[in-house]
Formats: sequence, C-alpha cells, structure tokens
Amino acid sequence: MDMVTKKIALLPGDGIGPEVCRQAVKVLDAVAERFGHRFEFTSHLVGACAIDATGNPLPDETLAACRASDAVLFGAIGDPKYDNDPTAKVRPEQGLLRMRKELGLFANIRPVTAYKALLKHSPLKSDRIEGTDLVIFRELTGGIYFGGKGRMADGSAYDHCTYSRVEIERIAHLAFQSAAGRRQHLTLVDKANVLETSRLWREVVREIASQYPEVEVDYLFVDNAAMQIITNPRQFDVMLTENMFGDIISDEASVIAGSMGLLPSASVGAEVAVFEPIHGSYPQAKGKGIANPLAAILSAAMLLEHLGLAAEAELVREAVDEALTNQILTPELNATAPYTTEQVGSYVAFWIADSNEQQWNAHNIAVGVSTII
Ligand SMILES: NC(=O)C1=CN([C@@H]2O[C@H](COP(=O)(O)OP(=O)(O)OC[C@H]3O[C@@H](n4cnc5c(N)ncnc54)[C@H](O)[C@@H]3O)[C@@H](O)[C@H]2O)C=CC1
Ligand SMILES: CC(C)CC(=O)C(=O)O
Ligand SMILES: [Mg+2]
Repeated sequence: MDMVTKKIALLPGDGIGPEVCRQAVKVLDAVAERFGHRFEFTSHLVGACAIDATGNPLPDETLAACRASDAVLFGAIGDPKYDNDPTAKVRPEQGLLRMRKELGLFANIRPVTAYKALLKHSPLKSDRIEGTDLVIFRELTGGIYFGGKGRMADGSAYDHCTYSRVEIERIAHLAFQSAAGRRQHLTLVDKANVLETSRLWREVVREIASQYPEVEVDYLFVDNAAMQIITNPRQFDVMLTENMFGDIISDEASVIAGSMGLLPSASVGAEVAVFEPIHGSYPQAKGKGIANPLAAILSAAMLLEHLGLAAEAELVREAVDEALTNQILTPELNATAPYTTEQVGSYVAFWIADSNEQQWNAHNIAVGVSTII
C-alpha cells in the first residue's frame, strides 16, 4: 500500500474519553510511522466539555470538522452533574445523538470476540464462550432514543418509538451483506410479541431475506436473546437489532470479551464514519489511569480498515492480542498486577513500531515502570 495522508477528527469528549483517545492516537501515530502514512489530527469539543465551553453539546465547528475529515475517532461523553439532574435542559448525550443523526450514522457495528488469553478472567463459563465471534448491527438513528419525549399535564412522561421501513431496510441490507461474508447466519432481535415497531422489523427483514438466500435467518425475542448471548454466544453470527435493544445487549456482550473496555464500534451511514468504543465516560475512573484503552484502540483499527488500510488494522489487532497474551491488562481484568491506561497504550504502540516485544520490555525498564501497584 502506498503512503496515504488522512484527516482524522478527534472528539475525545468527557471522563475517560480523552485518556483512551490519547492511547488510540499514540497507536495510530505508531502505524503512521511504521507504514509511512500521515495522519493529521484535529481535536474538537463534544458532550459536557462542549456545554461548559460553548453552551452547546455539539458545536457547529465540531460537526463541520467531522464532515471535513476522512474519519472521526470519538471517545465518550457524559458527566454525573447531568446524570444526577433529571431537569437539565441541555445534556451531553444530546451532542452524541445529534452527531449520529446529522452525519447519517444509521448503523453501529459492534464486533464481539472471546479472547483466549482472557477466558480465565471471565465470570462466564469459559467452555461456553470460547471461540465466540459475533457482530451486532445496532440501528443508530431511530427508535425510542429519537422519538418525541416529554411530560403530560398529569405529570406522566412518554418516549415514542417509531421506525420507518427505510430505516429498517438500509441497516438490514448491511447486516445481510455482512452475514453473507461471514457464517451466513443472521438473528433479528426484537420484541415482536409486544411491539408494533418490532413487527415491522420482522416484516421488512423477512422480505429482504429473500434477496440473500444463502443467509439463514432466525428471529429471537430480546429478553431471550439477553439470556442466550451469555449462555450460548457461539450460536450467533450477525445479530441485527434496533437502537435501544442493541445498546443494551452489546454492553452485556462485552462480558464475553472480558470488559466494557474491550468492545470497539464503527458507526457508519451516508457521510463520514465515526469510530467509538461502546463504553461511556466512566467518570469514576477519570484521571486515575485505570481505564482500559483497548476498546478505543480497536476502534482505531476499525477506522484504519474503513480507510482501506487492512494490513495496518490487522497489525493493531495483533498488537492488542499480544498485550492480552502477555497479560498487559488494566485493573478490571487483572487486579493483582495491573498496568495503567498509558502503559497498555504504549505496549501496543511499541509492538507496532517494531513488532518486537523486546523493545517494549526495554522501554518499560528504561522508564522504570512495571505495574501500577
Ligand atoms: N458513547 C458514549 O459516549 C456513552 C456515554 N455514556 C455516558 O457515560 C456516563 C457513564 O455511564 P455508565 O452507565 O456508567 O457507563 P460507562 O460505560 O461509562 O461505564 C459502565 C461501567 O463499565 C466499565 N467500564 C466502562 N469503560 C471502561 C473502560 N474503558 N475500562 C474499564 N472498565 C470500563 C466500568 O465498570 C463502568 O463502571 C453517563 O453520563 C452516560 O450517559 C454511556 C454510554 C455510552
Ligand atoms: C447516549 C447513549 C445512547 C450512548 C450509548 O449508550 C451508546 O451509544 O452505547
Ligand atoms: Mg451504550
């Protein structure tokens, strides 16, 4: 692959967002160095930090910078001062939701892998999860998160859930195409026994399925799916679902990988794509060096793939595997001998720079760090 120049807009956001993004940038810098590419980074406000600075959780400047970039790397948004104030009129989450809507990011793709090196740390039965390789296609710009919401005269509250055929069709095609290139199995997760929107999802998916005869289709109610995804995850290949169900089952699925800090995602649609860890701003960890940066780093790998840099993406994934295999883990995965956010990021970056563990060890000794306790 020839040397490329790409503009990457960084939206670090709040809480641990900036810490994990810094490690992903370090890794992308190592990739650029190793392959002779040039990644031009610009940083922009989103979320609570944007409200503090401008009063707006998604300033126009940020949106314009996303549109002018080749790809966006997003950290996380959210702050307890809003979470604990149900009456707040402006909220960090509105910035994220509006960004997704404005950029037309209708599909959020969340791959889930059971890492061999982490099986021993899993609260799940390792013989049940070993070999899991599934991908969740979560609809991202429709459903209950985007429907009308409000309070009524009698003090009750409502959130409306709507889906159009087009909203279902476009993500269903992406999910079927993915399934066709994988193990030819797609599971629609819904609540069609109760919800009219879910019945429309089934109807539309059934119609589209006829265009992909090689793909076997299952239908599963979300409550059942929530149980099966952790008891028998190997049965799944591509899981297709609406916005809120996908949000919930993917956090649950992170237990298969081992941590919320391990699941990356790609949000794609009509315009520029955004790459984001599935986790939030984990405010309790802010500034402590305990956040796992691998979800952000693996999101950067998805970004590289999206830019057509497949070998580079593969090298990042190999480096992450190497970190896991060598137990270079943040405390949620190894409480007895943990590494910091920065050390995990440096390990991955050093491994990419030279693909040589010796160099990491040399660096590690040079800066006088081993573990944080
Ligand atoms: N995409 C985004 O920006 C998202 C933002 N949020 C916002 O984040 C804030 C906190 O929400 P929570 O419900 O606490 O979700 P969260 O995802 O921030 O954290 C939930 C739990 O997951 C674990 N965790 C998350 N990220 C981790 C990491 N990198 N390394 C290790 N462990 C990690 C921690 O145990 C944490 O307590 C809220 O304001 C919420 O609205 C929540 C989810 C997604
Ligand atoms: C604002 C929320 C919808 C963010 C979230 O939980 C997610 O996208 O996973
Ligand atoms: Mg979520």
